[in-house]
Amino acid sequence: MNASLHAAPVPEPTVRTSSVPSAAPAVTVSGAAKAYGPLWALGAADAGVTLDLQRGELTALLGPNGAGKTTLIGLMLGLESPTHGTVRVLGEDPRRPQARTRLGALPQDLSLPAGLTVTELLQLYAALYPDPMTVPDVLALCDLQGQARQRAGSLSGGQARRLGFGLSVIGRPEVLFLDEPTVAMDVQSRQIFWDGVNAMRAGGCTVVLTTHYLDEAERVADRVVLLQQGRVRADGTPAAIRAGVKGATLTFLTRLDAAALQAMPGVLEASAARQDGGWWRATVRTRAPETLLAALFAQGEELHDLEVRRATLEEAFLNLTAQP
Ligand SMILES: Nc1ncnc2c1ncn2[C@@H]1O[C@H](COP(=O)(O)OP(=O)(O)OP(=O)(O)O)[C@@H](O)[C@H]1O
Repeated sequence: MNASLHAAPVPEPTVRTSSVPSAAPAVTVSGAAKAYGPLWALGAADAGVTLDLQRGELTALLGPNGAGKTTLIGLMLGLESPTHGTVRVLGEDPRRPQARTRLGALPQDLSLPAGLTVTELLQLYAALYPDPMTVPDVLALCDLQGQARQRAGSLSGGQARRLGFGLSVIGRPEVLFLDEPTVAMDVQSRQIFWDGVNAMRAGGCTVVLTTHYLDEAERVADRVVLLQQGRVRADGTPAAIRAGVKGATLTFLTRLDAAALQAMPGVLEASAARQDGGWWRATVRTRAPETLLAALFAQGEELHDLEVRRATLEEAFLNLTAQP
């Protein structure tokens, strides 16, 4: 935990899940689909989503608005029943109450009873679980010691979200679902939150995250599952998904302007800002960086300050979701 972010030094909370190490996947989704009336929120009449999530992994479920991320999390949490297919979490049907005590969830739209204090709420949630964390440990985990006696209704947006995180982990979940957890969090709250998630992971917790912050997903996820229109569009490590996008962005100093660069082989997009002495600082997106560089050198162009950057996860996401 980053102590510099805390008002006073706090003891490192002891986080451990009640998980028994096992090679079996934490979550198994087999041909699962969900329809609301005529609309397929996940999968379709003739196809469902099939997915295994391994224990201890942090999986980011990504996708445009309406892709089915929240629906899939709802199925994994047992809040919804699949229209067809099956979902098993820790080997059990998550709709069974005893399975749910092993899961934790921070929903997108968590509303807290405004009149209860932070400590009262934590005590209330702790009473729901067989082997909960202590209230001081959870307060330390989400850095809310200073707000322990404050009513939930008077917390700032970021503090309320951190309290939501504390409530989601107080039962020592073996699988933790975080639905857009860092919305409304400032930089400091986000850092405290990710320190808390890392502490849970160090204790053996499996994490499923949805987020629209792709830089965040790229930093924290072991695996990315990209959903689009209720189907799995891509599945792999962030590096593998980025590598799936052909091409790169090149920046360099050149004597060629944007129009001349645009006409070069394999160039998708070129822009150039005028510099002193007849030079241009060019940014060129190309399908084939090697071909472009070979062509530039073949016609005797002088290049300086050359940088080649492969696609970010965000660019890979845009590229994949733009394809039919
Ligand atoms: N209870 C419901 N009744 C009817 N339609 C629903 C219901 N829940 C979700 N949907 C629809 O199912 C589709 C998938 O929704 P879902 O909330 O799972 O997407 P999402 O990927 O989580 O989107 P977002 O990024 O906007 O949160 C959407 O078209 C949505 O309108």
